[in-house]
Formats: sequence, C-alpha cells, structure tokens
Amino acid sequence: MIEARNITKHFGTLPALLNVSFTIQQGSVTGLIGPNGSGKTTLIRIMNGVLGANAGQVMIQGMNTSQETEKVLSICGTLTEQSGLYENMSGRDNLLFFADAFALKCPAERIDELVELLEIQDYQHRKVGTYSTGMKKRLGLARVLLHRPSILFLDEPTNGLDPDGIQMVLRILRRLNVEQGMTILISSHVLTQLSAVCNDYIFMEKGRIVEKGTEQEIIQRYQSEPRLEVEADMPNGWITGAFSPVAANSHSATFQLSSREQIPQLLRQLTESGQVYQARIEGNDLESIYFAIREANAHE
Ligand SMILES: Nc1ncnc2c1ncn2[C@@H]1O[C@H](COP(=O)(O)OP(=O)(O)OP(=O)(O)O)[C@@H](O)[C@H]1O
Repeated sequence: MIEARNITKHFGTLPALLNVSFTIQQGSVTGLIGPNGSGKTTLIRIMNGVLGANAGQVMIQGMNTSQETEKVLSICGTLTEQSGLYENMSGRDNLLFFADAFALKCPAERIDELVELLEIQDYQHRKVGTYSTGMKKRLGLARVLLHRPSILFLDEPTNGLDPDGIQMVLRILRRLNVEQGMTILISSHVLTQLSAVCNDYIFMEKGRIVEKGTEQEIIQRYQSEPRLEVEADMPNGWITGAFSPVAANSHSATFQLSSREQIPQLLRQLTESGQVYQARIEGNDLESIYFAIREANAHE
C-alpha cells in the first residue's frame, strides 16, 4: 500500500503541492489527472523518494520514502518523460548497462523476457538515437522493469505516441497489473485513454487533490441529471410512460432525466415497447467529468 500524508512542496515561494493526502491500494491502477503545472510530476518525484517534501510523508509498504529511499527504489520503477537512455548505445546495450547498475543476476535472460514483452526484438541492436518516440518509450519501460519492481510510476507514458503505440503501452500495463499484480500510478491529461486501464483516479488542480475515487464513485458525485441517447426501433413512437424525449428522429432519441435512478426505468419501458440497439449516457465519460470537476473547483 502507498500512503501520502499531508505532502506540501514549495519551489522557492511557489507552492507546487499543498497538503496532499491519499492512499493507493496494492494491485490497483490509479490515474493521476490534472492540467499542466498541477503538481503531478512533483508528486511522483516525491513518492519515489528522489525529491524531498517540505512537509508530510509518503509511506510505501511501510517504508518512509525520504528515509529508506534505497529500499523504496528497489521495489519501484519510474518512467519519466526523460527516459534516461543513452542515444549512442543500442537498445540492448542500454538494458545491459542498467542491468549491471542494478546488479541483476542473469541479465541476458531478463532482457530477453522484456524485449519480448515490449516487442522490441527487431530493433534492440540499433542505436537508440535512431529510435522513434514510441520505440524509446517501450525501451524506457523495459529499463524500469529490469529489477522486477512491484510498483510502477509512469509520468505521461503515452505522450508522443501514435494510436497503435498508445494501445500497445496500455495493453502491456494491463498485463503487468493482471498477471503480476503490479501496482501502477499513471499521470496523464489524456483522460480517454486511462479508463481502459485505471480503476482509481486522483484529480489534481493547482497542487491540491480536488477529487478521488473509482470512476463510478466520481461519476455518481458529479452527474446528477443524466441525458440518455438511445438508438432503437419504436413502432409506436418514443413516448413511453412518463418519459418523452427532448429530441428524436426515426432511429434515435435523447431523453433528459432527473436522476440516475430513472435510467433503468426508462430502459425497461423502451425495451417493452420496441427494439433497443444502443443506449449511451451523455456526460458520464471521464472527459466530461474532468471538466465538471475543474469547473466545480475553478473559484477555489
Ligand atoms: N524544479 C523546479 N523548480 C521550480 N519550479 C518547479 C520545479 N518543478 C516543478 N515546478 C513548478 O511546480 C508546479 C508543478 O509542476 P509539475 O511539473 O509537478 O506539474 P505537472 O502537473 O506534472 O505538469 P505537466 O502536466 O505540465 O507535466 C509548476 O508550477 C512548476 O512550474
């Protein structure tokens, strides 16, 4: 378990983090979300012990990160925007170099495993300077996985990747979580990608945590009046029981509801009188919730 207690960090007089507290359960995948400058990178650097806080502490599996930094680093892997790779060396030589730094036993076997997991077989012998952003990202991920960490901190891991690259990184993260029970914290402002991998979220704004919880919990807090967009064949029209649409054509209609509880009632009535092919709740995706959270905290 990871526990941050009342973390405050100033750079000079500028506050970067203010009284930040949260808990991350073992085996969870948490999205750390916030706009530029909200403190995500600073928080990750404090969590893995490379940066000290002005106040508060982070405990990782019972260890204080500022006091037992070496031990903490031995169980954590951190991928930052600067991957720390040597451009004049091949991908494989980079991995051998870092394996040596970690005093890894049987480095060649571990590197083979990671090269396969990250699908970098074809270019492992090429100089890193010739790699694309996506290739570097995968190699960077292989590097931070070398010492078999049980916790992974990822700062914007999909930045600069094309859609295929993004899918691949997310697929690997899911695999690491499901197969190895790895605890993962991912910072990002590309929200739509995160819902495929995260079970928990921490939303930051100006150095403070403004919301946290599972996707469902957060949606329930922010979505009081859902709109439902329905695609269906309704031979007798869209008006069903107490519900009438605010907009409709022959195949689809939009219903404005007053509460979440009305969603199953409406769907039941629609399926009783026609064929429902698709129903989508507008405004309950992470992206919409993100803006709702930002708006709610805009004046604080
Ligand atoms: N080394 C530093 N020296 C001075 N100020 C810093 C330093 N690192 C971060 N800051 C400031 O702290 C605040 C939080 O920055 P941080 O990089 O943690 O935000 P972020 O949420 O990761 O942003 P981004 O999404 O742009 O990466 C910003 O105002 C930033 O300018």
